[in-house]
Amino acid sequence: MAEGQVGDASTLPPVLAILPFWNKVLLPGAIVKIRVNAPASVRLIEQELWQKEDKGRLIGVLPLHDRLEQSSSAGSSVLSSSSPQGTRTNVHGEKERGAVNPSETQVSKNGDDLIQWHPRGVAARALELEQEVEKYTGRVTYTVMLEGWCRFGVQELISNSSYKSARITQLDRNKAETEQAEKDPEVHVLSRQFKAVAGELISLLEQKQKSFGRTKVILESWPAYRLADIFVANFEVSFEERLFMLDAVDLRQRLSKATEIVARHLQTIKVAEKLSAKVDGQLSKNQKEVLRHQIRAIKEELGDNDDDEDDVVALEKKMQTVGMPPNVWKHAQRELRRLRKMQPQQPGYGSSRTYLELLAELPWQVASEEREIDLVAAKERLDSEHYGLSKVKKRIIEYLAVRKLKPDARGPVLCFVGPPGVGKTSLASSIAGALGRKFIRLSLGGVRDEADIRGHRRTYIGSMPGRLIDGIKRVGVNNPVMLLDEIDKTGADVRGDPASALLEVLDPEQNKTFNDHYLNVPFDVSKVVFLATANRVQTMSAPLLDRMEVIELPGYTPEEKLHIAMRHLIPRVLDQHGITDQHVRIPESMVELMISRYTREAGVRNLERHIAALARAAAVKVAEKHQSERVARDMQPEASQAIEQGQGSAGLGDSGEVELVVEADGRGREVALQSVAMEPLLVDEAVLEQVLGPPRFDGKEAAERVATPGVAVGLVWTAVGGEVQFVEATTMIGKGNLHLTGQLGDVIKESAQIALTWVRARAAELKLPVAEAGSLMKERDVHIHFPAGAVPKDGPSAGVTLVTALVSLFGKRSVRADTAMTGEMTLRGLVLPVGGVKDKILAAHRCGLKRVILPDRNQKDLQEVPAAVLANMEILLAKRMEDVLHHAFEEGCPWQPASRL
Ligand SMILES: Nc1ncnc2c1ncn2[C@@H]1O[C@H](COP(=O)(O)OP(=O)(O)OP(=O)(O)O)[C@@H](O)[C@H]1O
Repeated sequence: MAEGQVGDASTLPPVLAILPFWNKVLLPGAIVKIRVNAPASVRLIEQELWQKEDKGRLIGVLPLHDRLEQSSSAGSSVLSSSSPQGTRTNVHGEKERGAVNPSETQVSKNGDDLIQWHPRGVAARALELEQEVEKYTGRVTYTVMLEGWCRFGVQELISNSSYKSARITQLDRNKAETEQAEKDPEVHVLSRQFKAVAGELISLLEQKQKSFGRTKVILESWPAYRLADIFVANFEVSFEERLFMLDAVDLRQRLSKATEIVARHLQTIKVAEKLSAKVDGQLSKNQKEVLRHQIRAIKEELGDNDDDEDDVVALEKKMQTVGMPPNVWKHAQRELRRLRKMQPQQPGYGSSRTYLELLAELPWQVASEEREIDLVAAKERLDSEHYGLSKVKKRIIEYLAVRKLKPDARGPVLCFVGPPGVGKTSLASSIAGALGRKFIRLSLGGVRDEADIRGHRRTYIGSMPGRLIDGIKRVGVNNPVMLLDEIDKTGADVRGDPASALLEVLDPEQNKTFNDHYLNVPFDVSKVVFLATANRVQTMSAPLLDRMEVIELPGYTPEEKLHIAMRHLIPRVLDQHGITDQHVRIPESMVELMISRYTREAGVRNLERHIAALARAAAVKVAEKHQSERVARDMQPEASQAIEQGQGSAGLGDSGEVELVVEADGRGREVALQSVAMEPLLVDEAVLEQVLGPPRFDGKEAAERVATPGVAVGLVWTAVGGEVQFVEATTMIGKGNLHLTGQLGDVIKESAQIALTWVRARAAELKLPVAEAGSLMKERDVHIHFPAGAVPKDGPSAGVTLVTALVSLFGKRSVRADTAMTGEMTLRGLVLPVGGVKDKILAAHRCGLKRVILPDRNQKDLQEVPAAVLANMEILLAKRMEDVLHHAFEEGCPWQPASRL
């Protein structure tokens, strides 16, 4: 910038194109580099600067506030322009037409919508201009280096179609006028003052950086009123102060403000110097020490050292009241002393504090008040909250009876085992209710790290207490009922075995002094009543299982689900959604439909979700009705009053319940009021389909799928209970290899190999067609697939199904569509008993299958199956594989086994 150019009045045109500066101010003499990518600003740069050859061309830079606040600047008002979206891209107000009068401040009702143009700006010229065009989008961006030139005031803001411009008046005086003004004695003194402070600053900075020497030369040769702008532009000062400088057309105002800002800056640098000198004097080799001294020095300087100390005192007081055992209290005091020696900013302070806070928050002495167990009330409660499950409830009452007689009895931990949604968690919470204790659930699914249970030692960064101690802290008592949920889903790996930590927790001998690694002092968890849930016991470690009493909760029959839904789920879900049966009616037939067509689960979790979806739909309807009623009342109080008093228009039902429907004429004015009686949402098939979508199961699935030879219906047991599983086999040209797909474990893979061997060995006996039998041996590969493969499957019980699918494939005969089977099979064809029979039969029943082939040694398990289910099914027993095949295929099977029972 050459001296004498800026501020020359003759260069300012009467109208300038306006570039908005959001919350920023450009001062005369300052140079800024900006990137312009808002469409209107890009157009402005393009049309005013890029396309015009005129290098010295000026544009106006006008600050823009993004919220309504009266500027603190020197007596100026603000220009406001309403932005419909209140977004920055609209500052050019493309939708606006006409001019904005600066004397008027437009204020929209909504303060957020307001943008405010400052009435004073700076004319600027571009020193450098670069254009960038994005390769793929063609978007243009400009980088402009702007130099502030001269202050102007806005007389009128004009919006043209592309960007804004303003009719302006020059505010900075021309050179001759300014020189005249400088002669004013006050301005003269202020200029000297400013230069003195600025000189001191430059000298100080020069000691650090030689380049400030050049600034010193400028300081001596340039007039103070111009240096004032340039200095302020280079400091970090607030937007308000910059606005003040912009508005300071009067030289006295400008110089005093600039002197104040420069002096402040100088003071800051001096204090910083002083501090570092103070610390330097005591420097130790250790870098941490330096930091500490510096922080202390700053605190002293600021006179601000007490807050943390107060907090520590409060923490100590709290710790004194929570009744820690003496050894823990000693430990806590040691830690507290350590904390006191540290500075809050010191590493380790935070973690030490968090640790002490945990000690202060743990319920060392707080316990739920134990009340006498009322067995009759407990039974009533269990009955009222859970349908069926008589055996389970009986066992729970026995458990409670023992606790009543001997409160500190160390009985086994009850572990509810069953598929999801059969009520394991809710039974546990009922037990807590009966015992009058607080209930907390620890979800152990996926826990593989011992530290998850027992915490990390405090030497780890980010260490925390384990889930057990954390749970106790959250529940706030030391004798809650704690449910160890999904205890079968914990697994050992390199990070240790969570089960071993659980063993310690559950062991009455050890849990008086449970040691969490983070806590590092013993905590007594012996008063906690532990319960557990698991989906299956097979995956649980033997020692853990040994501490538990397993209570099985098999899945429900459709009839049981219907009862549970009608008596428990629907009332509870409606209540949770704030509605009643006055708002929605779900008939039994629709619940049955949801059970058979929309769910295929052992429990009632999805059924509950579907009911919740219906409740939400009804809740929306109710809420909408309320709203329309309210709107109508707001609009025409007399009319609604009349209707409330029963004098409304015709069609009012006896119920007196009214809904007002307002029809608007498009301009927000109501033209008619109509009343209708409010009907509950009656759920029928159409509503079900509307809310839940089309039915997911149609009952014809098995028939369709087994129509092709090579498919058999098996019954398997997975973590979600018994399941119907289709086994598909096919062949293709190959070398006699076996391919298996569908999330299978090793045991099931072995079963498939056994099945193939068995069928190959008996090709003739089974009277398989000769060509098929031949190719089965060597020329073809066999591929067996278990569809619906998201659920991992293992276990030997698919053996008979695999053989049946292969025999069906090579014998070219379809298996009976209504028949499912389960059983392990030996190489010799013996059928061995399997587990989970009840769940498997229930699964077959759910899927509408009528016949189940079982190993004959599983016959005793049928006692477990509800009679209602057995009455609807044909159970066929098999000792050998031949029996299974005989039952599986339609009568007239051409390859009946030679030896038949
Ligand atoms: N026999 C029953 N009577 C009444 N409600 C039941 C019954 N069985 C389950 N429910 C209800 O079904 C829902 C699911 O039950 P809950 O959460 O206890 O299942 P869960 O077996 O613990 O499942 P998960 O293993 O997935 O945690 C709950 O709302 C529960 O009250």
